[in-house]
Amino acid sequence: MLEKRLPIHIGEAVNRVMMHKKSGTTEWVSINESYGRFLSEDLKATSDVPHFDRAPYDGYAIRSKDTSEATQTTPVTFEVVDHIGAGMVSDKELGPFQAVRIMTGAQMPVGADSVVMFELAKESAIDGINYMSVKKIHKQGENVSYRGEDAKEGEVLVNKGTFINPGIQAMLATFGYDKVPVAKKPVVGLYATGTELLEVNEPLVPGKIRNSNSYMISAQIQRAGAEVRYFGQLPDDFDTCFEAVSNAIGEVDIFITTGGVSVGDFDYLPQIYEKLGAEVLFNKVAMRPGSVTTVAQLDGKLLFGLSGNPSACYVGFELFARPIIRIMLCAEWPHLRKEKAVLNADFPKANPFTRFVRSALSIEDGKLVVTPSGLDKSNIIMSLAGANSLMILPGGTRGFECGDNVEVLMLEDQSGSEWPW
Ligand SMILES: Nc1nc2c(c(=O)[nH]1)N[C@H]1C(S)=C(S)[C@@H](COP(=O)(O)OP(=O)(O)OC[C@H]3O[C@@H](n4cnc5c(N)ncnc54)[C@H](O)[C@@H]3O)O[C@H]1N2
Ligand code: MOO
Ligand SMILES: [Mg+2]
Repeated sequence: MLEKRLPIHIGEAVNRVMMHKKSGTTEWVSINESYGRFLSEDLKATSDVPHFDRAPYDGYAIRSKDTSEATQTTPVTFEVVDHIGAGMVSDKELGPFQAVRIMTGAQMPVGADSVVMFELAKESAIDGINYMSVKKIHKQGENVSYRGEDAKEGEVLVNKGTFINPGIQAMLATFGYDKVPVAKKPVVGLYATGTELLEVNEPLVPGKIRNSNSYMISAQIQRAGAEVRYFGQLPDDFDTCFEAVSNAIGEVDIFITTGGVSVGDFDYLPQIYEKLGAEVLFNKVAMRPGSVTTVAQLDGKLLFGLSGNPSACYVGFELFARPIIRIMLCAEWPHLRKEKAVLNADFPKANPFTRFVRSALSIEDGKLVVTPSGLDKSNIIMSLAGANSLMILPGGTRGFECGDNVEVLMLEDQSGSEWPW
């Protein structure tokens, strides 16, 4: 007899998955490989930046008090006693009306507290001695880049769990991290199931389709920051699937299958979970697409049975698997970032289940506007290409119309959201 599945609320389903979360572990990688990874420790300033006072312009380092009488008609003249570029340090201590010719980035000489830019200095030479005169009062600290103005030693600059972007790469180098502590990528195993599946390079034949989910989920796994261990595709045969799945689970941190989770005669995942002795956390969620998403745990390891229908598979991954991956990447906010946007389409029919519509989120006149990126059915592939967000249409008795305010989940954002949404 057909088993009756009771749909549970999406928030409850996410909570049940998150009860089995595991925290991230550290691995040290070369700074050359750290871009795009996630910090597993807070990033602290190991020194002041800059760590010496320096010239921000090419010009002359002077004692500002010597310019106190300078006017347009009565310039003040300085003797140029040294000449330094970036990387050089002058051994002169400036006396009254002495200047050091200095280039951008060079350490300020002892006694100097201001820089006269070349554009404001008039140069001259008498008997082989160089002079420079200035017609404008310079204040103490004028044109000086002070020690610690960029960062102070010991400051926490970036929190653990942050995606390493090009700016963080610059910071890491500044602070001498030739090796960077990053979260070890969880290894996510993946099998596609379905007798109808062709490999990408196979020609189409009646009744069969190319396996697109494997490539889609592999990309989603990588976008989430984890490593894919792709095992291949399996026919809908219980023994073959059971053996393959039971062998694969031990090799990975998280295990995903696509297809075979519904109530069809060849949907074997439910029986596989049962024979494995896995605890099914849920097998029906009040959401569209992805209502058949099934998640089980075996000895604390999560087994995600994503739908075979491409859009359902995609959404199931983002809502349930992504936060588990992000937690293992030390994220403070592992769930997709949620924002409010103005709906740019009509959805006149109500749906008892909450819908996650694959959508394009854009900014128009300073407002977030969300538009479906294609057909809103769970078997649709093409709408996924233009989707940078999932529009949330809460389940209930009403439809939605253009101009309504709705919530959206951003798929390509790194910051995440507090939970519950
Ligand atoms: N009597 C019922 N039938 C169905 C129900 C239900 O509640 N009662 N649920 C429907 C819903 S909702 C969905 S979603 C699908 C889910 O089916 P499965 O997860 O069991 O997946 P399959 O049956 O294996 O395949 C569904 C569909 O997706 C295609 N597919 C499968 N794998 C791939 C792949 N790797 N790449 C591309 N496309 C794939 C497959 O050919 C099927 O067309 O069940 C409904 N049925
Ligand atoms: O699991 Mo289905 O995706 O609700 O169409
Ligand atoms: Mg099925």
